[in-house]
Amino acid sequence: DGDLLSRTADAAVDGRKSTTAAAVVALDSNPPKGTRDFYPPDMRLRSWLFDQWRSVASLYGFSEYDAPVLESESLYTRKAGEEVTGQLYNFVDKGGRNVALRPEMTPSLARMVMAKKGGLPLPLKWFSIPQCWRYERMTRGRRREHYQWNMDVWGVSGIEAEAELLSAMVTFFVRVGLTSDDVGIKVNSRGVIAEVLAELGVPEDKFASTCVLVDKLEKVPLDEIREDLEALGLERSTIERLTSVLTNTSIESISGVLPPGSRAIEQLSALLDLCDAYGIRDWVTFDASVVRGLAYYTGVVFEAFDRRGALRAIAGGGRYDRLLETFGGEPTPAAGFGFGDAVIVELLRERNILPSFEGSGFDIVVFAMGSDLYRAAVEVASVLRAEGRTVDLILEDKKAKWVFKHASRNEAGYCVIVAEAEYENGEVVVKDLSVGEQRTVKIGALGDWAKEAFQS
Ligand SMILES: CC(=O)Nc1cnc2ccccc2c1
Repeated sequence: DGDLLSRTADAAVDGRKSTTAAAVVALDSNPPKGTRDFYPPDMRLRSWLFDQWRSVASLYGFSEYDAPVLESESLYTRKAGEEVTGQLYNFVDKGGRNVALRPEMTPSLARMVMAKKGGLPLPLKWFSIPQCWRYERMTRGRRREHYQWNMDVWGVSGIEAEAELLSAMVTFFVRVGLTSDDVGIKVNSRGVIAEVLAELGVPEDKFASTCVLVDKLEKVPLDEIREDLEALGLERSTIERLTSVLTNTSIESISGVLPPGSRAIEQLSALLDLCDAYGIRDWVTFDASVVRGLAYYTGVVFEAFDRRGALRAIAGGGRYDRLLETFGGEPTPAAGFGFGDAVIVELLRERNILPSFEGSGFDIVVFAMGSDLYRAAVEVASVLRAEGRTVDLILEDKKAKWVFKHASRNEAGYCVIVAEAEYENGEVVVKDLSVGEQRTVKIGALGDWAKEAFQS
């Protein structure tokens, strides 16, 4: 009798006599390792964040799309030693298929573009907020899932696409109360590495792996990477040349160490000039050490970071002109970024500029003083809901004290009380919880009252 948890409780209580009743193990009420539950306050924060992302995306003319969280593993079997493919949340399904929970959204987007075989009018500006997964040995107790705002422009080969993406990202930061003192965006181009490798005769097929290794330089010292770079077949002189180029943090200085007329530098200069036009130049800074960790970036790359904290990466992106070809599709230029839901929330919390989401914030609490007036309370709640007001109708016979506490804890605006004396006069009591005043309103005038009370 009773559900598992109560049976468990009973079994525990009757412990002494439980030699016969199998001691049922209680259900583990935690979510799976590395994942999160979103209780209403958490969900209000998440919805607020997603609403900010969505409104910026639509401000910039981006359209929302989605794809299954489950994809064929073959979308992610890149052999460039990336962290994101090294920690694939993959398995074999009951049909024997090699599948994976998506670690990122861009390959699904590429698959969707390819499925339309050129039938999609380009350029396209699409966005999505997918939950993405990774399977990490819980050595570090890090999360195995996060939500990541994706913004992508397909079919534009010029840096106009990257400039638009950077501007959208900055617009989000400004919207949530951050300034260019809080956050910066480092910009570079993998074209710089491509030109250096070409100049030194390194075959193109080493490019992606070299970039992924160079990205690791952010975290581990060169001599740890040096072996891997040499294992890739890069000469010591090449590695020295690369590191000398990558430590540049100004366009002027890097121009001095690159062959004259570098296309990568030309593009970066044009991009920085467009950032000026967008009014975001003070957010953006050139940094030749930024290469990002995804194998498929081919050109401009960028990374938003918090200037004061541990310089954590908040978001990142870049140009990836060859992705569709690697899937067997037509060459199609593309650029985009991914923006995770974790670091930004930590940053806003640290800066104390996260809105509060404790209350449900419904407009009105309606309750009947005494159950014989419940039917009347239902009618009152219905009138108010018909006016579009969010109403929490108290479903049980509760004391006024409890209702007022419930209403203020949920940051409700008003309490409408159906009480016997007033009801006999065809009236209800309306209590304004923000100022603590109360008055009576004719039931027939409740609609007008609601219009006037919430006209803001
Ligand atoms: C800070 C954080 O939660 N990062 C995170 C969490 N889950 C992921 C899952 C897939 C790919 C990247 C991920 C990154």
